[in-house]
Amino acid sequence: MTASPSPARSATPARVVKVPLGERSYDIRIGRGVLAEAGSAMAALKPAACAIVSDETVARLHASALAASLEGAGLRTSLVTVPAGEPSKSYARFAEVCDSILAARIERGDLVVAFGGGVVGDLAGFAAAVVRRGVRFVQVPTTLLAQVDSSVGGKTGINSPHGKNLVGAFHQPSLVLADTALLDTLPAREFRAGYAEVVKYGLINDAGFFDWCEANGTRVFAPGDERDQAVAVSCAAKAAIVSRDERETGERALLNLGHTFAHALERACRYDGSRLVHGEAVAIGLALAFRFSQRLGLCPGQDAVRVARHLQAVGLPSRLQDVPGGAVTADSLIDAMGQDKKVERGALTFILARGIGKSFVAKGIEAGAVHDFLTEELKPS
Ligand SMILES: O=C(O)C(=O)C[C@@H](O)[C@H](O)[C@H](O)COP(=O)(O)O
Repeated sequence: MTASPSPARSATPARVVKVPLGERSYDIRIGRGVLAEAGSAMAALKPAACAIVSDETVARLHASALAASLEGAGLRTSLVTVPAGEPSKSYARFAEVCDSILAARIERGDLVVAFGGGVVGDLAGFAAAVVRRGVRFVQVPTTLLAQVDSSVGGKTGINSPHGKNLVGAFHQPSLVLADTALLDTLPAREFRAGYAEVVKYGLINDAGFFDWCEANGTRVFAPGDERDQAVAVSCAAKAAIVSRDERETGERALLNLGHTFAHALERACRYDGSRLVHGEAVAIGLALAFRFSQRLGLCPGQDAVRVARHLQAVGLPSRLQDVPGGAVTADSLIDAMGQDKKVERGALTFILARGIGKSFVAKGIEAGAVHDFLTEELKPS
């Protein structure tokens, strides 16, 4: 990440996506320069103080701008940072963050501000969910992945040696501020990884949006209206599903398309971001979900090919062989899938597809069928 341009120089009016959840409803404000609104937007929530939780990279580049905005609005601020990367979603970092929030005397009426990517959002959100049995929090996502997915919907948590996101809580933010100017300085690999989650929304239930991604995908990679539109459409798609099924008793599981494979891959890679970051694992998971659906006779082969082709076109991985460093085996993936949160009475649940935009929740999938599929996929091509 390099030093950021001044978001205010090219500020655009914010697009606002609402997440209607009764008394837990909130707005997602999306646009270039919305970080400058942080002070007034958070002051409107009437806290006295804000505990900013960030990672070392984001804090170095942007924490002073955020703190200045908050302090300019009369809010007391404190800052705790964790190392960038998935290993920070650990019990040890979680304890450190909770204690820093307490040391800053953050009260229930105050705010925890998650300022970073998905790791920071999940970690800070979980700390906010449990410190003093629940403090309000605001998401200020700084990566594409966090802006289109993890900052919205209230899933918070950390990883366990048993698997990804296995310890956590549902805790909705009170506000999401997605400043798309912050994406200008995101490393290309991180941006690409987040794009997998954008594509996911088209694949779940919006074939027209997948067509749009095929036509405009490369433009999303540069600052401009297509990028902001992609963030807004993604947030609206997620908000619609979350508002109908906040706690994933049914339809929300669709948002997990590709994730049973992805989480197993991340565990097999020991959360080593030099090999695989979450969005890359999701890209492989999306392609696998479509090829597995094809194998089961559910999905036309040309749709599975289209999915993989679009992911490859933007430089994302789409096959198990794309994971560097080897050591991924069908056995290790099946073992990890046994801890998936969608498992019911020991049986696997997958999100499968009858075609692009036609995903559905499939329960009771035989582990043997998945093992055979993975073994086939792992054969050198
Ligand atoms: O918000 C959801 O629901 C999702 O499943 C979105 C996922 O993209 C996201 O990665 C989520 O954190 C995964 O949730 P998990 O329950 O599988 O840990």
